[in-house]
Amino acid sequence: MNDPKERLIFPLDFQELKEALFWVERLSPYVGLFKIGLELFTKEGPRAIEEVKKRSTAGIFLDLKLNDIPNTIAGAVRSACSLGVSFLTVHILSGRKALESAVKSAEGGLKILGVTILTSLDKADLLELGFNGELLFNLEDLVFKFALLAKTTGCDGLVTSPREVKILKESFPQLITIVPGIRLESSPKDDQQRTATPYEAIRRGADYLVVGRPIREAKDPEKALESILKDIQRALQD
Ligand SMILES: O=c1ccn([C@@H]2O[C@H](COP(=O)(O)O)[C@@H](O)[C@H]2O)c(=O)[nH]1
Repeated sequence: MNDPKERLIFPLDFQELKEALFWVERLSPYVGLFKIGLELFTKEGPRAIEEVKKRSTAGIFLDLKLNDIPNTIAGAVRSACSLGVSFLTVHILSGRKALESAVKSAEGGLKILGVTILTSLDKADLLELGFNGELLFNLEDLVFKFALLAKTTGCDGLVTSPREVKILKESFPQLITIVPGIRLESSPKDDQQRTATPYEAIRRGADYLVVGRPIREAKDPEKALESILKDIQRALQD
């Protein structure tokens, strides 16, 4: 993937399909995949995928972050297989059996990505959730443990923060790494805690970057996009 555009994923984090499709038409020349997540899918369902496909040849990443018992996860993955999407996310926290059943149920080229620790969480959040002891001295170790489970259960890739992607890519080079929490020097962090620039994330081993608000909320979204693509290009060349 030498074309920076192929590495960029734009999340369609909108409630209204009309608004999402406006952005699909606007950004199609610049991105490799569109991500449909909980906001749009909850409102519009599979119709959102069909309509995006009518307007763009970019791939579709269905980011439903499934977190349930193995039987339910298997059913959800089977349902997703017919939608013609490239990637589907499952929380690694669902556990070994759920991940195994997701992988087993994926057909027709659908790739299962394990979500490690959300980029919006920091150590204090994890402590409050009961993750304590030695692991939390280094959050990277906890993410590593999650990633190892994803690997041993046969997941195709990981969703991880730009902070931990280096160690994960070095340890599991065969796993696809999809990295949200991307921020330009000038963009606000919003609700993201573990962030890095596009340049840093690619240098650390990210295969794909998910970038939403730094583009969507920029004064000039195309200009922001071009600067992100340049950053990716520079990282690929350095
Ligand atoms: O750990 C995670 C997993 C998924 N996401 C998703 O990525 C985008 C990020 O959007 P920004 O506007 O660039 O913050 C969003 O759709 C999240 O659901 C994540 O941020 N962190």
